[in-house]
Amino acid sequence: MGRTWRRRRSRKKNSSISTALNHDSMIVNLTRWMTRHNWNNETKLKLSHFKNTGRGVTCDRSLMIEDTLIEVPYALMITLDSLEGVGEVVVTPNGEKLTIHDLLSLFLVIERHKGESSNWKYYLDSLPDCLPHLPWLATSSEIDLFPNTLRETILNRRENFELSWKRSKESINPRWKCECCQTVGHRVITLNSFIWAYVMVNTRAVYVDPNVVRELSSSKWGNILSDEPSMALCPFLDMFNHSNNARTSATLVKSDGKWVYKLITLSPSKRHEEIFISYGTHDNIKLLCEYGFFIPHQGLDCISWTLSDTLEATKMKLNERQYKFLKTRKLDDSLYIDCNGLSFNLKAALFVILNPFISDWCSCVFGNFPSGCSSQEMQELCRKLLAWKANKLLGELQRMENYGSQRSETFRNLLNYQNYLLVLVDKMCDKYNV
Ligand SMILES: C[S@@+](CC[C@H](N)C(=O)[O-])C[C@H]1O[C@@H](n2cnc3c(N)ncnc32)[C@H](O)[C@@H]1O
Repeated sequence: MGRTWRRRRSRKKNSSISTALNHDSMIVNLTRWMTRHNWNNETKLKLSHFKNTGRGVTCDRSLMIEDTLIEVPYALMITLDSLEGVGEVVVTPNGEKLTIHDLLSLFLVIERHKGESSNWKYYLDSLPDCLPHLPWLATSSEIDLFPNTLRETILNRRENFELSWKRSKESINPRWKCECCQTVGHRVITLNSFIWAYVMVNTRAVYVDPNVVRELSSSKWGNILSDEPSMALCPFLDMFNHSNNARTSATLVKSDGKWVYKLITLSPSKRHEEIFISYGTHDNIKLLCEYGFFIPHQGLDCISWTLSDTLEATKMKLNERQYKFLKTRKLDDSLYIDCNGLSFNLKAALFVILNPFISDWCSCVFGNFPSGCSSQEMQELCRKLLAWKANKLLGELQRMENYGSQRSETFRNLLNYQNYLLVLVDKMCDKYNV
């Protein structure tokens, strides 16, 4: 498995190839419902299916900086104020409060259960049934095969979900029954329905100013809510896919006396091309763990090492004074190479490793690295670091590839990510001529 092969596998396809979804009945129903509730699609946004990114938003005209992208009436958003129905379902006898994420998830489960009789039916119908490929949704035996560096983040994410599920399950009022079908709460709010709802909130909710929400909210949630009501679901607006290059500004504002959630473009886009927003400046690990996808070569990735990796890879040793110097100045952390080159800490650590007898590392490291800091020696250590990383990634990849045929889509997505990391290390080897 050589570099050329890996490059071929990672080659980008044309992202602008799309299929319009104008006649999809679900989209037609969603936009009609929103229009009935005073949504004015002034920008004439449309949904399409894009080859690379899946369902997303486009427009028949080019958009300029400071154009309004979308304005969704507050009344169409699911905020703290919409959760009144959940109040009947939830009791917190042991005093444990719920987060806004828990409450929005419970809301989605209950409304989805109501089906045709839900006021939010057309919005719920627009949500995907299939979950994104979030690594924490993989099976335990798959997670055991994930690289150590990812596993910790993934297990942490999974634990957050499990705590949310525990809090929510324990809060279900044992006397509550669905008014349409008399099903008891524990049969409506099942683990699977909650996973779906929790993931929808996690991947689609937007930030809203909690002060405005509290001001507009007629519900009394003070005794139940454990955090700020700063998450909300926003129909249609949650159809925008992410790009790190997109710039938008989003605010809850009053327009003609009515509150709306308004998105303004700060980066232009061409007609018929997919319009992106930015979910934040996220590297691929964050995108993968929070949203279930990654974007190859977006420029925010880095290849990192711990201090003990660095010593193992370079076959170097530290004396006590070197070790203490790096530790006390926190130069043993954030050792990485990214598209801008070596991190400050990696440069400093390598310098200290290469120069055990210098009496004052401080003035070298925090001043200008002196000419005594041989770039050739540094380069040689970088070469060893990258070679060690490539080997390690390859080992992890092979371990994953040996996993049986029953691989989940999520697992396959992670395999692709691992392949991509190898391509990235190859590129860095080329860049640093190692
Ligand atoms: C807010 S939704 C965006 C709309 C979504 N594509 C849909 O069909 O409903 C976020 C989800 O869209 C997908 N997504 C967003 N940006 C993406 C991108 N640049 N590439 C691939 N998938 C993306 C991920 O599954 C993510 O969890």
